[in-house]
Amino acid sequence: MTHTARIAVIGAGAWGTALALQAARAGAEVCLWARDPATMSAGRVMPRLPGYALPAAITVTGTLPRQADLILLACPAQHLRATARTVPPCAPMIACCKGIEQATGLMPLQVLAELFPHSMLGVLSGPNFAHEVAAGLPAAAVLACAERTQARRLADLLTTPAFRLYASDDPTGVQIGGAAKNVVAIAAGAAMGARLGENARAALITRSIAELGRLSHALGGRLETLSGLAGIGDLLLTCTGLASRNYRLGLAIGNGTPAQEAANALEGVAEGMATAPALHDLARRHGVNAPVIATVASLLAGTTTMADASRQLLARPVGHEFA
Ligand SMILES: NC(=O)c1ccc[n+]([C@@H]2O[C@H](COP(=O)([O-])OP(=O)(O)OC[C@H]3O[C@@H](n4cnc5c(N)ncnc54)[C@H](O)[C@@H]3O)[C@@H](O)[C@H]2O)c1
Ligand SMILES: O=P(O)(O)OC[C@H](O)CO
Repeated sequence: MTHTARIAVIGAGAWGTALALQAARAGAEVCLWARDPATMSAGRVMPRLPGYALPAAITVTGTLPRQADLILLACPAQHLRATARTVPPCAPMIACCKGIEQATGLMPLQVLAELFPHSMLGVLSGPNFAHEVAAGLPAAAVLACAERTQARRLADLLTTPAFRLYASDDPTGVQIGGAAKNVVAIAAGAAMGARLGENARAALITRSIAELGRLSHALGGRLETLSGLAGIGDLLLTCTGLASRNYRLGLAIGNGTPAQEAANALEGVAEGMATAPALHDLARRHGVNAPVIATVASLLAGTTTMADASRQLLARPVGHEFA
């Protein structure tokens, strides 16, 4: 592409703001769409990502873009449908959220495909805390489209030496990894909050990879994707990093705080809260054995206590590791 790329970012939360900064760093002209007038009038620093002044290449606006080379949808998964519905599909659309729509059990690209059956669609995911990407610290992620060449072309628009965007043609695996890591992070946090120990956390994370593999496979994704950035990469980050909201939500639940109270106390969205029941339902409908996801869904619904959850997981029969 010889002209300066125009990238529209929909959603000026922490991730949308970090992506806008990254797009500007990659040389694009950026339009950052904010839903909330208070965010728009905040000036050059977005309230959800304080400490990072926006450069001149980024325009903050409340008007949806009518022309762009790429549209990044960076709102939470539960609001993707309502938000995307208002966006003119003037360019390839990339879902940057990590979750499953609770009302339908659909992955973000399935939601977008219902709205925009003729648009080029993709998903971006990986181990990326917004504040680190905003600071320009080294990071990697994956951009997946149905066709690898399209994914590569779109990834190039956002790639810089410090932000390495790999291409993939397995959007299903990438979306399951991105959604499920939030649920596993709640489990890992809960284990640490309940003082079950670091061995327990490592076991939970590793066994959950088998679980995500089964679920992804049942939905048409590839196993190898879960050994990549959107799978193990994001599990490593989110299940161990205190910067993760999902992990902190789990910590509070493990400490005995009721789930809703813990979620209300968080700054920002913890996608695992709505995605755990959605994934649990998806696993049930596809006949996939997913005990960690089921346990987190019960903890969040308040139908099991931390002590019972731990007892039930430990009471499961021990079989072959990769059966
Ligand atoms: N923050 C991160 O480090 C990070 C990194 C990678 C991916 N993500 C993903 O990006 C997505 C957005 O997360 P975030 O951290 O930017 O959010 P955030 O917690 O910073 O802010 C919440 C966002 O939700 C929007 N919102 C609230 N109610 C809404 C509604 N009714 N309709 C539409 N939008 C509404 C707000 O405008 C705001 O943009 C999530 O799926 C998250 O998993 C976040
Ligand atoms: O704060 P969390 O738990 O939403 O995690 C943020 C990112 O998804 C990490 O990759």
